[in-house]
Amino acid sequence: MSALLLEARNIAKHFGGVKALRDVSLTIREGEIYGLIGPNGAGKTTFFNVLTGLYTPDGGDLVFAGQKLVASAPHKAAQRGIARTFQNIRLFGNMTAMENIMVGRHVRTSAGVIGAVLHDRRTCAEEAAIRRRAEELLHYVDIADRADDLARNLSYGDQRRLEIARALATDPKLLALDEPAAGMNGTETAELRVLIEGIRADGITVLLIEHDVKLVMGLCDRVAVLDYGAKICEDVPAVVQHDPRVIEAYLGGAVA
Ligand SMILES: Nc1ncnc2c1ncn2[C@@H]1O[C@H](COP(=O)(O)OP(=O)(O)OP(=O)(O)O)[C@@H](O)[C@H]1O
Repeated sequence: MSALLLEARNIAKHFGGVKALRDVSLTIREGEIYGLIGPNGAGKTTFFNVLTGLYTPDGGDLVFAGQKLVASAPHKAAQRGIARTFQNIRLFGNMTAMENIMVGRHVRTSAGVIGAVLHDRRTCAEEAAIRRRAEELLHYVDIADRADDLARNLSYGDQRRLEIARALATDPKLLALDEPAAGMNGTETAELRVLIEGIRADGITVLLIEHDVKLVMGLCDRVAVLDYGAKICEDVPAVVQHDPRVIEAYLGGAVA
């Protein structure tokens, strides 16, 4: 069995009286595609926000690659190797596809503001390397022909792919995708599945929040189900989709 990459222990998060996460514990192993599902408001995005340092948990610990994660430090989460996409796409609409990826890459560069202003030799070499890596990533997510187009002019599916490329530019160990198939048609979803499988094949662990249950069940090695902030089930898809608690949570049995 592969090594543990992420261990969440009793993560709690409250918003006033709303218990968005109730002592959620889960483990993700290196190389897994791990799904996080649950009805609307179950706490999935809150878990992502805690994991990526946007929210400070009210209780619990996160251990990533053997070290505790510091709460409320998004840049540190990125430096440690956690990258994410957002449910509502967050690209720089007035920047090109290429520029959006280059911005993502800067988390891994050393030349600071002074280097950028002076434009010294080291900074120029670093910029060239960033551009080359951005080109590679545009090819990787199959939107190289849109490199110079403004992000806002890309199709919805291509914007989602661009967001994934930007996240990959940070060289993550864990890629957390928040509803990547939302708004995609059947063809785009099928292509997305191939892309995610390729990302895993290249050694990156994937955590996936997704409402497209068919995609989750077909793609994920293991799935955790949240309901009202609590984890009610965690297992392989074949078991999860027949678990009575999960069917009950989704009222009507839409999971199967
Ligand atoms: N910043 C916030 N302030 C107050 N309440 C919040 C905040 N973020 C989330 N919540 C509440 O926490 C609960 C969990 O929300 P969350 O967005 O994590 O659920 P979700 O499972 O991602 O839902 P969806 O599938 O609809 O995106 C909800 O009751 C939500 O209203």
